[in-house]
Amino acid sequence: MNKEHLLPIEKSRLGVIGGSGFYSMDQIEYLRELEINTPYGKPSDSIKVYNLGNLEIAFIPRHGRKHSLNPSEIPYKANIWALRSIGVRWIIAPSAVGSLQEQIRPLDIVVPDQFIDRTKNRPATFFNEGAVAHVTMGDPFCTNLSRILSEIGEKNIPGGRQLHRGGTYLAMEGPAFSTRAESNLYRSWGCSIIGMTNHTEARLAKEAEIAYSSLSMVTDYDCWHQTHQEVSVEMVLDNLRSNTEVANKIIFEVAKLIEKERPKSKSHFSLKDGLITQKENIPSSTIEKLRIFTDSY
Ligand SMILES: CSC[C@H]1O[C@H](OP(=O)(O)O)[C@H](O)[C@@H]1O
Ligand SMILES: Nc1ncnc2[nH]cnc12
Repeated sequence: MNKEHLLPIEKSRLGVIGGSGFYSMDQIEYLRELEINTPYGKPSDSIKVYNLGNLEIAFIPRHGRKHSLNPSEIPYKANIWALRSIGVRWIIAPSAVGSLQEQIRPLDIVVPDQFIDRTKNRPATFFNEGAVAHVTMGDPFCTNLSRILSEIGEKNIPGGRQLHRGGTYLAMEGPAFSTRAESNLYRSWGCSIIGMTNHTEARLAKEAEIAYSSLSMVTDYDCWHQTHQEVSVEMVLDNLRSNTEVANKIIFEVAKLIEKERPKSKSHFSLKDGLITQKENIPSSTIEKLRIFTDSY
């Protein structure tokens, strides 16, 4: 096995997991494409590696490049494992979301700081089969990376649109959108936005010691709003099209800052206090799968 997972932060890569409407990053210098097999099967697609100064960016479209995987079918564990295996220690996840609050308008951007999980059919953890870990989830997103994303986002968002720092992302299973009763329930819980993918990624990224943050692009008011049309795929894609350029610009600017500052965060050490099973008690077949996360302990 190559040792890229052991690269120090100073040499690590930035990962981008592209969501709906975000299938490549071909505006920057393309280097190569990697087909990675993982202990959890094949990732959603090959990983494209791009170059930006002294930082490599590893991009994967979570639904596949032809958007053929629904949110429940995405191989989340394979995607996170594959990124970590090539030395990714930060992930930015541009994602489409519906708004659950009047003041969060379509075309706004949210950098959420919390989740409520209503998914039903998702991989919960890498840590089973004889290896137990409990990582902290009080701050499910990386606070450091999210701050950088917010600061740069605020400078780059076009006039008339707003970037919201913080907010609770309601993670639903899908693929059908919510009923009106569900949408109103989530509003009564104080949730800010709704989507189908980020929570599963954030939880696994924490276990993989990757700093994960979401660039949530608001595309609709879901179905609760009295005067706005109910969400539809067409509405989501139309609004995303007019926002992809902004998302790209923000990601490039953040990447330039990561290249310079290589920000470290708590997420990079989440297993230090989380791993409970002693290494000598973990079956060797499990050790093999988890070695890219646990080698440094
Ligand atoms: C195309 S509408 C529903 C779809 O959009 C969001 O995708 P992603 O999070 O990958 O940007 C949402 O989570 C659903 O998967
Ligand atoms: N209203 C909504 N519900 C769930 N996921 C979404 N993605 C974009 N809009 C959404």
